[in-house]
Amino acid sequence: MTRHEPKTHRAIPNWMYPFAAIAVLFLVIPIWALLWRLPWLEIGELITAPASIDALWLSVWTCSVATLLCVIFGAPLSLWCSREDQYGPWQAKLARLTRGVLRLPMVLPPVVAGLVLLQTWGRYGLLGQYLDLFGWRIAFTSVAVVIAQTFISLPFFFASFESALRASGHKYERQARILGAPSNTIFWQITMPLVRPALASAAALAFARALGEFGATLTFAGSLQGVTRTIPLDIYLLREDDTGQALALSLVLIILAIALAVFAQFIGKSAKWQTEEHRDKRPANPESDTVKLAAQTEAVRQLAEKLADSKTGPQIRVQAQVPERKVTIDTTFPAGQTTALVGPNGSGKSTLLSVLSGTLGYDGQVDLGLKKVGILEQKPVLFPHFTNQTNIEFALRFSHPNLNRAARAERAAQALAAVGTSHLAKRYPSQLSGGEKQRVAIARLAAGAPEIVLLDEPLSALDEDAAKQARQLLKEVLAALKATTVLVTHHSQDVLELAHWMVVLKQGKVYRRGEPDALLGLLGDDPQKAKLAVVWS
Ligand SMILES: Nc1ncnc2c1ncn2[C@@H]1O[C@H](COP(=O)(O)OP(=O)(O)OP(=O)(O)O)[C@@H](O)[C@H]1O
Repeated sequence: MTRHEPKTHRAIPNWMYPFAAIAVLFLVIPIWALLWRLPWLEIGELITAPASIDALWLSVWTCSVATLLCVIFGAPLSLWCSREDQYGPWQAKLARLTRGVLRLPMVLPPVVAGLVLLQTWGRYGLLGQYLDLFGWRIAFTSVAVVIAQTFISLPFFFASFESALRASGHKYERQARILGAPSNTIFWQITMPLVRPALASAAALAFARALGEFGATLTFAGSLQGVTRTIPLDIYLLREDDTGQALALSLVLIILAIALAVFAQFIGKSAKWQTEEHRDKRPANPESDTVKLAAQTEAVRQLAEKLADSKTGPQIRVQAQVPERKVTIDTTFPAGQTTALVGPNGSGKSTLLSVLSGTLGYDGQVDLGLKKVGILEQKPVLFPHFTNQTNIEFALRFSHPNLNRAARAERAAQALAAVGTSHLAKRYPSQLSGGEKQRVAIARLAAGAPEIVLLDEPLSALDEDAAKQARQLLKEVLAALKATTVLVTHHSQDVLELAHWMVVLKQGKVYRRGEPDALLGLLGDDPQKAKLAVVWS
């Protein structure tokens, strides 16, 4: 049988292959040359020579300390800079400036870096002169080696970790904040597990850079065996007198670099929730798509009984302005009812929802009291490193702090059962279909029994059948919760089935408000099929 490769394999023009091959040879041939010239028979003896052992040990411990310092100081700084879009204009500018300045040492020649450090920490340096008063001398000691390595590798750590953090965004942290998690919990249980692979590869990069550090170390710390002579300095000194030993130490450096690369790869892939293999093992799941609506409705009713603590939501009064988005809203959302918030693209619906969820700054007044808020978005934000059951238990820790671990587990299981997803409890979100994810998110919303619910086009990403089922589920859950709900939607079907009240936005202002029946009457005889746009045109 003839095999046909996917088209992407031919996406690169043929003339590019020789260039790519030259790049590979250019990098690989020198390593081959080193291996070829190595005195393999004496290698053990050369590596275990006292001077080599001293240099090796010094490099390993100084680089480890330098990497640790990069992580301890560089990680908080990277996190702070990467969240620039959450700050006000001044703090955002400062974060951008810091990012620019911190990258400078990357282009500073290492010898210049050594001189700069000498001017700072040397006996007569800016800071060194004061340390000298206490008899502390840093230059030309092992501490100087660590400082030089940290100075050189910190910008590399920062550049790698900060850009990974910016690329990954902060939607999970935002979701955790909406669920009521305190910042320490968010940091340790959401941010850290999610950024662990990026942190490991940034740390590996910092270690590798520190390991190869030469110019700054020689200028600032000198080259004293066992004190400041690291492997690169030793190789440099040996290169003419004892080429064999220099080559043997170079091999050690190469092996260490390869070990670091493998370690970073391993850490990056070791998270169970991330592995492709884990994803592929997902068994077929016909059950979830055929949940009987009647049984589901009954289950949601039973859950509603459990949610006896859910009080009727409050009336929400909004008088808010977001001048930078030209949005000025003055309206009321009736207590315990669902209000459909509709309007053309860019009319301010998401902006208003962000104001209500407390994730966007505004001028004016929005009175939510200290009510519990639940949110459901078009693409449900489930924490990828928690199983579906744990996702719900995590939310319950903050919505119901009085429940113990066992009670949380029981309630989470009930919520999953109510939406027909008990069989998905132990899976990770990455193993679910879009409709299943939305069900689990609805279960989390229901379990938290919020008094205010914000729904941002929750059914738009689902196909017709899944949307129909999820709509029915939402209807039951909202009725059980008695929450004050704001539903952003573009579909008349959602308004017809879920809403008691309707607010129409246009160009950042309230254009119309009223009973859905009255406003949807504008859509003609068959409002289900008509486009909502008629309401604001
Ligand atoms: N991150 C942002 N920064 C600056 N302006 C924004 C941002 N997001 C939206 N805007 C602007 O704010 C106004 C309201 O946008 P918003 O996203 O609230 O509208 P929307 O009604 O939710 O639109 P859609 O139906 O397309 O989601 C628009 O003029 C938009 O260009």
